[in-house]
Amino acid sequence: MKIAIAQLNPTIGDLAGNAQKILAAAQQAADQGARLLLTPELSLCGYPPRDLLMHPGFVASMAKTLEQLAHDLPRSLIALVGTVELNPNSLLHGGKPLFNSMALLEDGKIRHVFHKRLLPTYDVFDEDRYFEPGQQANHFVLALQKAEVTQTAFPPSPSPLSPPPFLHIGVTICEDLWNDEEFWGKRSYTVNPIADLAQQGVDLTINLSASPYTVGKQRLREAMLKHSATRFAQPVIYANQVGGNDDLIFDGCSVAFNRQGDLVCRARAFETDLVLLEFRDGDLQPSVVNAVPDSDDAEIWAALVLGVRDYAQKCGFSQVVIGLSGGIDSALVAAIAVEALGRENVLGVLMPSTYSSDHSVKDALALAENLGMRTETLPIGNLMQSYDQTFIDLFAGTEFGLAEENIQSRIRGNLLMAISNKFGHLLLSTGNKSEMAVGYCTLYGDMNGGLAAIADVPKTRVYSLCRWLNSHQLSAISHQPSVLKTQNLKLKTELIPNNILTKPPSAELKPGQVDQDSLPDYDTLDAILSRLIHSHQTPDEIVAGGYDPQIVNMIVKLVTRAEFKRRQAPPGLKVTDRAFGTGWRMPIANRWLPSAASAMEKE
Ligand SMILES: Nc1ncnc2c1ncn2[C@@H]1O[C@H](COP(=O)(O)OP(=O)(O)OC[C@H]2O[C@@H]([n+]3cccc(C(=O)O)c3)[C@H](O)[C@@H]2O)[C@@H](O)[C@H]1O
Ligand SMILES: Nc1ncnc2c1ncn2[C@@H]1O[C@H](COP(=O)(O)OP(=O)(O)OP(=O)(O)O)[C@@H](O)[C@H]1O
Ligand SMILES: NC(=O)CC[C@H](N)C(=O)O
Repeated sequence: MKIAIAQLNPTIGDLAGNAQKILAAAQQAADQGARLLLTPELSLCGYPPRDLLMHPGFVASMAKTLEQLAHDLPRSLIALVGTVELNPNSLLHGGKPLFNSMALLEDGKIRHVFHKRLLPTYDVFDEDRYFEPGQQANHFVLALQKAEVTQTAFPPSPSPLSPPPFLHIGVTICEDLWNDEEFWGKRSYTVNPIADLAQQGVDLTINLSASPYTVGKQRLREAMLKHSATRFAQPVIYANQVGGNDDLIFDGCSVAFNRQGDLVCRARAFETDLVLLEFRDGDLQPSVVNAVPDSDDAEIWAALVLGVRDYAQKCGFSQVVIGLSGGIDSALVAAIAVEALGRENVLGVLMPSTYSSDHSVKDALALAENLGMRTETLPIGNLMQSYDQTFIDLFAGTEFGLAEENIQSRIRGNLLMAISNKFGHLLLSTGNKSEMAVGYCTLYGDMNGGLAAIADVPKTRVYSLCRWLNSHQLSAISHQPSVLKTQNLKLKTELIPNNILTKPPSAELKPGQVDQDSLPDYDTLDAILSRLIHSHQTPDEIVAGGYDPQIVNMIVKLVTRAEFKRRQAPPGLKVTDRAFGTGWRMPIANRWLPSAASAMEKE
């Protein structure tokens, strides 16, 4: 029996468009002889739909679209579609209004609806807000020959299951597979749905998923799924969503493991895909196994390109604008944008001031030439003078300082937004995670923008991504649907000019300024930030790792104080397991400021 995984890229809320994508995949799968089609979790509305789920009209439209989809699907296959179902008990007996569900569509009808049992409510997930957990382990029975389908779904039964030609398929939705105490060494929930299904004696477990990308997550998923398949001697098919939805990027990489825990199928990374598997002789047979990006840099690059492309397209933008300073952050964002949207759709704006070094303009132009993108130059010296003149009386007798420095940044931010307004370009802001962490950025200045493309990329990673890009030349990205490749970009020895990689980072807001006047070197800063933000270490624990207590305390203070800036920042693409964004909920007016005791002793 052939089973197809439709690794789809839904747009949140585009019910008709998403149904169309499911239908197209089903048609293709049916043409190839598939009997069963798997789609991702909540494939009808896209994941995560967030508070759209609170609109009864939205839920009603979804139900209608699902019915129509069931009617339109090819009759030769059964489709499993991610959707929601009303909880009939919630009004009378309390509980959440909806179930996160999987509908089994067959012969023009919605035959059965299964409910997700484990509801992730941590980091970027908030499923407890909307959903009631499903109460039972579910499987359905499928005849191996279409003609013999007599019963496709029924509630679980402990009775001995009928032998082939019937296949007993256990159903799970994403988090349902993320609670194996043997794998994690602990339980996050009381039940383990796959263990329950094993008890029911299913032949195969399927999982509809919407699992967002973070660095290295595919290794974790595969280890976890392999463990489950082996532990329960149960083949597992995992169908993931792909594409960018706001800050989240879904990498696809749907997989299947056979009864022995061998990887028998892997769909493409960061692209939509349709893969077919065969269940024969009591197990899944080997199928297509796509490669995954071969390094963290390669992965992050592909994720960011997809994130920028989908954010722009799904919000209705075809073109973007970026302030090009000749620095490394804007260089990386420009390269990502060119790859994502095509060089003709990326405008770089150079805005030199009296403090800009000659090389900053030269480097920005060299980068733009390498990328083949358009540039405009708008010098801001006159505007700065106008501001100074306007403030001459009000600021008389005060020292030149941050206020004047930041005016440059705000002039640039203003000009970029004017271009965005005039030409309908999306402004990409260029702040990296290290800057966002410590507040080394200007509100309503360089923080202006609609999307913060590298806001979850620490500065040290910005460097390694640029080096990776240069060392792999364009062949590294040529396996992607590459704009750079197809546009016959001039092959240079370096895509990101070497000078951009080697000069000391500088905001160039005052003469001779470099970042390290205000911050420790980026290796130290990023190491401390990683311990603080990702590992939740206390200042004392960080100091015990070999860091200067004064510096640790300074950084903890900067991170705490900068919350007000992050709250006003554009959404940033998430690539790490702890990003500033929907999964980061810190108070702004906050007096809890931990510090390293060793530094206090010194003072
Ligand atoms: N808790 C709070 N809630 C709401 N607002 C709060 C606040 N605390 C301060 N503020 C406000 O925020 C203001 C300070 O923030 P802000 O105006 O952003 O300015 P500020 O953080 O003082 O300065 C920007 C810093 O970013 C650096 N930088 C680095 C790289 C690039 C760029 C660039 O611009 O290109 C800049 C620059 O050198 C400087 O150190 C205060 O004057 C106050 O109005
Ligand atoms: N002279 C400039 N022309 C155009 N945009 C600028 C200029 N100076 C700063 N910007 C904008 O402000 C952003 C913030 O500047 P910042 O100096 O932090 O970053 P960068 O120059 O890209 O990298 P680096 O920190 O390595 O110098 C830049 O990325 C760019 O978008
Ligand atoms: N949608 C989900 O249930 C996702 C949760 C899961 N732990 C993941 O990160 O992939």
